Amino acid sequence: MTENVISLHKNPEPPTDPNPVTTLTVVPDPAPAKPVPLWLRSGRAIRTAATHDATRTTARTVARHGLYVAGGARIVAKRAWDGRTAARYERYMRTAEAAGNFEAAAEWEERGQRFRDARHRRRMDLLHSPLDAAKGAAVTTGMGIGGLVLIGVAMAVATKDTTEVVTPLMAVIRFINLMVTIVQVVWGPAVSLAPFLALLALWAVGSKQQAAPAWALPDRVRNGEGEPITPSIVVKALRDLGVPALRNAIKDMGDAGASMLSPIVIAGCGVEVDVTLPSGVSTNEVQSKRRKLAENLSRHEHEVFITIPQAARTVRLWVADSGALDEPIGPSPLVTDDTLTADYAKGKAPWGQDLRGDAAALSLYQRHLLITGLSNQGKTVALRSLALWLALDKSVQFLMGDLKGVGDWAMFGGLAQVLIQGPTDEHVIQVTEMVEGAVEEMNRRIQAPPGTTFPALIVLVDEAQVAFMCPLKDEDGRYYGGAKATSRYFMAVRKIHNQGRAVNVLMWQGTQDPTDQNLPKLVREGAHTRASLALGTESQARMALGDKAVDGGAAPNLLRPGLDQGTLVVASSGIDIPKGQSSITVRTHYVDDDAAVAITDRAKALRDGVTTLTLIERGEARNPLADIAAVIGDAPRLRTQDVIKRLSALDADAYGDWSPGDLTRVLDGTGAEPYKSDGRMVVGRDQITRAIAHRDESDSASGA
Ligand SMILES: Nc1ncnc2c1ncn2[C@@H]1O[C@H](COP(=O)(O)OP(=O)(O)OP(=O)(O)O)[C@@H](O)[C@H]1O
Repeated sequence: MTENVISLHKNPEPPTDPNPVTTLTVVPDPAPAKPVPLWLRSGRAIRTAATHDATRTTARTVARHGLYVAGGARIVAKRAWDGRTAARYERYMRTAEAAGNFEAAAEWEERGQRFRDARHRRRMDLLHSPLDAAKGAAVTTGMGIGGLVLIGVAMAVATKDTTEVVTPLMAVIRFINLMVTIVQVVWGPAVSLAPFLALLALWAVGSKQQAAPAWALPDRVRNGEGEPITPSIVVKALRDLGVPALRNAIKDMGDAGASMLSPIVIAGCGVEVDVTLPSGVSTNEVQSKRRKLAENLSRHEHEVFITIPQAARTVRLWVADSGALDEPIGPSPLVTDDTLTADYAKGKAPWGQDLRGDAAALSLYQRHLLITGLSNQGKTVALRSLALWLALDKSVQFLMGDLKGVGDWAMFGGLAQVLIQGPTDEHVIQVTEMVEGAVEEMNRRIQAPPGTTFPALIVLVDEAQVAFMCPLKDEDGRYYGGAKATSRYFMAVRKIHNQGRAVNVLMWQGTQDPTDQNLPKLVREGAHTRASLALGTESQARMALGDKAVDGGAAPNLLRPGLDQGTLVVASSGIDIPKGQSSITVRTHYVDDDAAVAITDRAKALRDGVTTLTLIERGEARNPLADIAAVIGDAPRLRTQDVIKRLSALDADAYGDWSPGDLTRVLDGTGAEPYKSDGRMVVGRDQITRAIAHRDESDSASGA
């Protein structure tokens, strides 16, 4: 029953102790740490002192200067040996032999023989010379004394004083005496100082030649940063490349290894040198070791370019000045010269600079074009600057499809006959129809009477990979994308590649990150001018530029994504490429959006107004949610900025003046409001799809 009794009194407080007692516990001191033995402490102290940076630097400095003396002695001894023996000729002979140059080897042998003959003659002469020297000295002394006496006689006659006869002789004797006294005084200190002076001289020679082991050299020299490229550095870099045949040949050549090199010449922001490889070493053995060669030259990989010129067994090295490739090149003449016009047939588009710093200009006459690269490396800007130049030839017509659609090509509105901008399947359909239209035009031109001339018609598709990857089929079951004989975009491009050149219908494509699927082989090979920005792999480089260019040294895969934006490797007959090379590296001028607008304004001023077809009906009542869904496409989310850009490209009238505030206003309350992802405001595809579904449901509910 007790559990049913409810107490009406509050539980009394538990009795508190009136005088609480604090209990103190004795905590024993921690056991004193075991003393570290003296020898261990001293050892540690010595080790700390010995490994301290300051100690190391001092030790290195002392060792270095000592070793300079030893190195200097070695150099002086070698020079003396070279000067007195035929060793130098032997060495040159071996060098020429190792390089497979037997003609030069024979010449050095002959020179060596001549040197030995001459030396033999000198030695023979030396056997007779003491007698001749003694005779000569006696005659000279006798003549000298005779001369002095004669002067004395003349003086005696003049002064009528016979003692004057010996005056000149005595003057000479006194002078000799003075010299002897001076030598006696100086001799002692000179003998004591001579070894120091000799050491100083050896040190000077050693230090000038940095004749000490690498570990003893100062940090700056060891890292070799900014070191100018000299023949001995190039030879050393080649020797240490890890190609045994090359190393052995250079070892045999000794110092004369530099005979493999042409003169090192300044070429743009770097230097250029041809290396004739010794027999047994192939050019691609050197080419495949680019990184090691660059590091041996104290450069980054991207700062050394190895190409194969015409001469047999020769590689051409271009080595940038340290960091020079990271400097921007100047603005494009398209921007600086607002009187510039273009000539499609005879002119060349000013595109940038080659590595030697010479202007790189590309002829676009009757050449299909393909530019590839990883995303955000400057593909659109590079392709656009060619189009901007060509737009300054008012006869040239453009059909343009930008399958990214963020407004990169918007300035061609009012200049291009067709301008389609957007990333969706609907845009791919329109672009495909545009290219097929160009095929029809091409066929019309082909059937025209012979001799008819046609203006250039540039069919330009940027982000063409989107078209190749489009999964849609038309009503006849033909795919828009893909690379089959029934694939519509692919077949239209192929037709233009095959027959368009002669009638000036030219295909220009920009594509991203090529694969066999998004850039089919036949399409890549149909382009006459192929250019590539930074790419991921060598196999992609082969896709972009072809095997011949890559085998000849083209290596866009070695450009640095992000850092080499705007740098292209170009394989084309339309650009001046040094003889024997298969490609050229071009650093393109950066023409930004504002400059592009100014150039297209000039181009528009040259032409009668052109009505650009966007193939998307204007003026219709827009449906912002559907349009936002369309511009987001397959991406899981898109930055608000990009959404606005794409909307504006889709319909400039409706969305051209939209700000982020307008986007938020439209999406407010739909459940698809912009949110932050990775620090940026984005709009999510799924949220938009849900918002549309929800709106449709509520529309049908309210309709009911
Ligand atoms: N010639 C250049 N020199 C220096 N920087 C450049 C050059 N060209 C482009 N860039 C830089 O690269 C950025 C990307 O350029 P662009 O839009 O042409 O790249 P993209 O390769 O077309 O990119 P995506 O494939 O993603 O569309 C530019 O915003 C600019 O900062």
